[in-house]
Amino acid sequence: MASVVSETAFAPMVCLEGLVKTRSQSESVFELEVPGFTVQPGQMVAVIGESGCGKSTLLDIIALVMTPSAVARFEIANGAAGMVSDVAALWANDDEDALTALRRDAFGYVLQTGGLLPFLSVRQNICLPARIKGRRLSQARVEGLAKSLGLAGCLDRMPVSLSIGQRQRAAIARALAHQPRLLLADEPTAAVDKARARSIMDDMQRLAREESVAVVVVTHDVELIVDRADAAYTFETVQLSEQHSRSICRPAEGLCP
Ligand SMILES: Nc1ncnc2c1ncn2[C@@H]1O[C@H](COP(=O)(O)OP(=O)(O)OP(=O)(O)O)[C@@H](O)[C@H]1O
Repeated sequence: MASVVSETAFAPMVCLEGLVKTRSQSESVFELEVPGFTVQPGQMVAVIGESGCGKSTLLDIIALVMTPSAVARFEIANGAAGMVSDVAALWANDDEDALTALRRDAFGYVLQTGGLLPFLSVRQNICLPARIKGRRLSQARVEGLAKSLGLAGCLDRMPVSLSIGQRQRAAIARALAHQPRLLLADEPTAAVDKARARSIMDDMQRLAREESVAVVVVTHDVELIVDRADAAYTFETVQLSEQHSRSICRPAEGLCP
């Protein structure tokens, strides 16, 4: 079997080519096509589009929680600098151990609604991904992250006692705490007002830059990513029949430098 891990100088964090995902429910069929999608180290890449165009489907595939129906090339930088995993081969070989290790090590994930475990304090939530990796975070690391996300004083509270914005900030701290090189965020500011959304995005971007973490952020709010993202992708949807739609993901020209 060919090696599924290789060392490549200046490798992208994510490289996708020729991806197709078909999702069907009863009579209706949705097809996502991604001819090419690349995230370079340290870049912030926005994925924008209307509801139902396939943004979360794309993010879930990158997060290795959804299998592509077909893919010509799918590589993810796997945590160690310069090392790249051939995800297409891992899926083809059904190598669940390697996929689990990549999920644990390669990225942090922020959901629309935080997804904090309600029975753990904010501090315990932030420490969880590192614990799963068998590492202990220093208190200085946890307190530093909390401070830079405006959560000082919240660490020993339970998630239920935080505002929605504070929960999202805690989820960002949790996603970054184990020092992944890629942060995946699915509409991280969907549940807060515009001013809070901007402030959370600013803090997420600043922290990602300080920690040299690349970010893929899904949003339907173009205003939120203009002047922030280094690159953006959007979707063109074609209705092939009443029940069959195809959405093609391409670079969003003119939105980002
Ligand atoms: N479990 C499922 N089974 C079949 N089709 C699904 C399923 N979940 C979603 N879909 C379809 O896949 C398409 C893409 O959904 P997806 O959630 O990726 O869109 P989205 O752009 O993230 O939307 P939103 O902005 O509303 O979250 C939609 O047309 C949806 O109807």
